[in-house]
Amino acid sequence: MADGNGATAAQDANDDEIVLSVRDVTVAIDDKLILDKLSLDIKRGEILGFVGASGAGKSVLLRTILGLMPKQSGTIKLFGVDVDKASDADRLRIDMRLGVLFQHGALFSALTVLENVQVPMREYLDLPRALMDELAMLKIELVGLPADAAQKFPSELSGGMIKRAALARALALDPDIVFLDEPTSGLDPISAAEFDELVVKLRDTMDLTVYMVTHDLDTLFTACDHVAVLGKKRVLVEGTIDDMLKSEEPWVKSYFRGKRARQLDLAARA
Ligand SMILES: Nc1ncnc2c1ncn2[C@@H]1O[C@H](COP(=O)(O)OP(=O)(O)OP(=O)(O)O)[C@@H](O)[C@H]1O
Repeated sequence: MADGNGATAAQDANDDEIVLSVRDVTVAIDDKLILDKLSLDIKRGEILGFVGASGAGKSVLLRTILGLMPKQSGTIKLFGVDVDKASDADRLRIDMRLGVLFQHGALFSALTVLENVQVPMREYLDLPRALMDELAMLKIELVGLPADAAQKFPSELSGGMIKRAALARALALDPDIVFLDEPTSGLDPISAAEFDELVVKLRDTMDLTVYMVTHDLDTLFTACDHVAVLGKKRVLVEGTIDDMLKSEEPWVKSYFRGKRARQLDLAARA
């Protein structure tokens, strides 16, 4: 039934869907404990900013969620499916619903942008060449790259264009969730702000869920609806930016209420 805003109960239920659930996950590398019973949820349509001191374990958690690193204990569910219990067919279906932009873009230097965007299509789908070309061009356009970027190699692109091309590749299979590892690092502030705007636009138009590891305060203030802070081997604090600004936790306080953060907060509220 529709409510006063025209939303249906089914849509409301969908909005509350937990796309990713991490429960009590413990990861150790060579007997060194990196994550200790860490828990985290991300809801459909959310843009989660995941922050924490350098070396805190953000990349380790990301790699563990993606199944690229083993965990000692705990549960990871993607789209409600426990990845440890998923059949090979389920795992494949899950993998096709994930897009990943690794730190530094990580495009294949010997492939053009078009060919890079087609890598996941070749891996997971069996499509005729002409259709793949058409689909890849749509993704290239979607991320705001000019059509002639398609035939260029990564070495011929600016930093901002490389990030967009890597995002186009992450979106190649129309994923439900994208994982972005420090997507704006190395970009000038204007390119970084444009990239943040693009991520918000894609979330709004594609019903995308975004898990973003970032150190970028601008991104946290302008693009993220939810922030989780990694510290002491687990999620120390999570909530909205306003919650971060109110937190008395020392690391969170100095990060979100330092001089630069105060300037951004004032600008965001102006
Ligand atoms: N392959 C590995 N072998 C040994 N130790 C590792 C490995 N990968 C990560 N670590 C260790 O795990 C800890 C967490 O590293 P991680 O890269 O996840 O931190 P991070 O929070 O992503 O840092 P940054 O913000 O600097 O990228 C660090 O102490 C790191 O040295």
